[in-house]
Amino acid sequence: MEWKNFDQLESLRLFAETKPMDLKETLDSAAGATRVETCHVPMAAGLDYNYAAKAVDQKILLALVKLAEEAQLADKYRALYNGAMMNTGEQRLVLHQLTRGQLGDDVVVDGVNKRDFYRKEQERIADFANQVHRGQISNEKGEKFTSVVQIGIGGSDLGPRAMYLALEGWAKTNQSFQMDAHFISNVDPDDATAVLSGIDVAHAIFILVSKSGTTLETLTNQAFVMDALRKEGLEPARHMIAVTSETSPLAHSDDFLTAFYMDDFIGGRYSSTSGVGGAVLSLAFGPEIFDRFLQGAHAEDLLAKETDPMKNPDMLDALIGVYERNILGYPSTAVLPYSQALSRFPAHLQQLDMESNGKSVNRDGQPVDYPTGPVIFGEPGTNGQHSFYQLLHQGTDIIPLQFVGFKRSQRANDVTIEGSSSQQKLDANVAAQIVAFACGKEDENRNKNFKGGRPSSIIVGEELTPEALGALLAHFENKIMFQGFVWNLNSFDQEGVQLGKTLARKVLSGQTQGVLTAYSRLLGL
Ligand SMILES: O=P(O)(O)OC[C@H]1O[C@](O)(CO)[C@@H](O)[C@@H]1O
Repeated sequence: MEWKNFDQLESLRLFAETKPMDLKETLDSAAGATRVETCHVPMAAGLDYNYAAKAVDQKILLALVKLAEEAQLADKYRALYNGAMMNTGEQRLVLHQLTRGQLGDDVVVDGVNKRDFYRKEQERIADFANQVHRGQISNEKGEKFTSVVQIGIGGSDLGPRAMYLALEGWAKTNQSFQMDAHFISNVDPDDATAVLSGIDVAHAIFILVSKSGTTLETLTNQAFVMDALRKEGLEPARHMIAVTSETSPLAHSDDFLTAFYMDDFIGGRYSSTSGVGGAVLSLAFGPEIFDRFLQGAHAEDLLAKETDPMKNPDMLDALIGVYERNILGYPSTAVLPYSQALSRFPAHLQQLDMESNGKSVNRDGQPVDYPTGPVIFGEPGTNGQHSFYQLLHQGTDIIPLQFVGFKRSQRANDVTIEGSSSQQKLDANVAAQIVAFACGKEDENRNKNFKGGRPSSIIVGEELTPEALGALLAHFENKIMFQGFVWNLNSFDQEGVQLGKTLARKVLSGQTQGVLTAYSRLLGL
């Protein structure tokens, strides 16, 4: 396998020979409707990736296929899931796909079959969750736990929180809901206070989630919660479990009722399908629902093995993103789910993408001289339409858009007003926005003129089920991985978060000087 920097790829010259596609002209023509019917690739769990409104024609797609071949994307994915050392910065394997299924060879580390290890932890979590639901594991008074609170930050919060919110409505409608989940992440004392004051602490079970077991915010919030439990006359160890790595300081501690394990081969932002997401989702919805979520993710991972990018939705999405970032020079991407259940999905993708590919050195630590990961932001539609879409439609930057939409709502409750249901109004807005962005509208009044030519793709599904959510999550994880391969990055470390942490520790221990002292004073420290 060859690891070349992006700017060394010979197939890049193909783009110099192609002229950009005129998106507005193409979609406005008779070919527009045909593109919507033909420019799509099936994903897992009934989802479909449609790229009709992307500015890519046959010539550009052909060049992207050549780029994928030269960058050996399929080979690199195969190497990753077969246990190659892909996290070069930290010298670690990258095995999050193994938490949801076997994709290739057995991966054995220090005599441990990793797939067996992840599955065993999932079974332990399932067993624990079932005992909690049956009241066999209870509070000091023998009463059932009625809510679960996850304490964690970054990947130990964003993914699990986004997944919980994504399935809460579905579970309530489908008689799968077991207990409310809440999340404490920020070290701001107002976060923990607000959550604790909104729950019945005596009937709450807390999950402390930290892979490293050293994260300042999480350990502070653990102490905050333990203090609150003691003040209620409750024994913290009867109310708290941990999800951590076996080597962390939290492992094998008496502070917890029990602990579930992951390992260093699961990156925090890739950990939703490990115990990090598994404990809270199994407690909230039951282990069977978590298992269905894993099945959806695994099915998408299998699709990502396809070597032809035109049949591989994750790879194709990645390649079109690279084209927009590096050839067309677009600096950011908006993620726009038309689904209230996906309200925190853009926040999760922000970490997933920006912590993975926000790098300016390659996988060998050498500086790179080309743009890498874009800025990611987003909000659910239609709320975003009444917020930042003005800039998306008429601003000076072109920002590629990633829509997600479903034909059916989750909660089976809707009302028809003026001839259409709310779900129909929601979906009408997605269709309208895609066309408005791509085709625009001419107006003599320049203030009302829409240039169009603003590209988007859409992932469409019937309904946001556990399987569809798993497939959606895995799609983006795989897309980001493929982009990292094209840019020759290590997408699995995050050294960029360390400096701020070190300086904050200095401030707290009074070891500041110069401008750091000045800013500390400014904040009343
Ligand atoms: O699970 P941990 O070890 O507490 O880490 C939490 C988060 O902190 C980070 O390391 C960044 O600060 C993330 O990558 C990670 O998801």
